[in-house]
Amino acid sequence: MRIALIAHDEKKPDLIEFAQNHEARLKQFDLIGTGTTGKRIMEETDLEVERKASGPYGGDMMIGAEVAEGTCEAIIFIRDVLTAQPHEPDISALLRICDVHDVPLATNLSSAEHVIDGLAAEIGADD
Ligand SMILES: O=C(CO)COP(=O)(O)O
Repeated sequence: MRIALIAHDEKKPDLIEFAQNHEARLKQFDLIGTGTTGKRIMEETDLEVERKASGPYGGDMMIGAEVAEGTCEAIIFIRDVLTAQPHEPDISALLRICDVHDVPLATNLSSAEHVIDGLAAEIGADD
């Protein structure tokens, strides 16, 4: 199963901590991510992440394209909703395409915990 990890700059430490806490389980998924998020996760964990472009340069849209094609089956996207993002239309498009295709999408850490629990149970991945 292929899942995407994305975080805005202010939230990257939270997503990295999440990835460290769930490293054993996340290893059992095919991981993709936006450019800087993917780079940081690979630097700070033993996880491999297929990096798309950075968010402001189209990374959200590249992941959205995978959702539309059916190759990305869940997204954990820890958003910073207190900071204006130059690529807000791309972010909205990504959230929308997840709803169009009924793809699980966690946009905060509490829901990310539930999504990873559900996905891990689905594929029988242990912590
Ligand atoms: O901006 C982002 C998502 O909208 C994240 O992009 P980066 O991971 O490249 O910082």
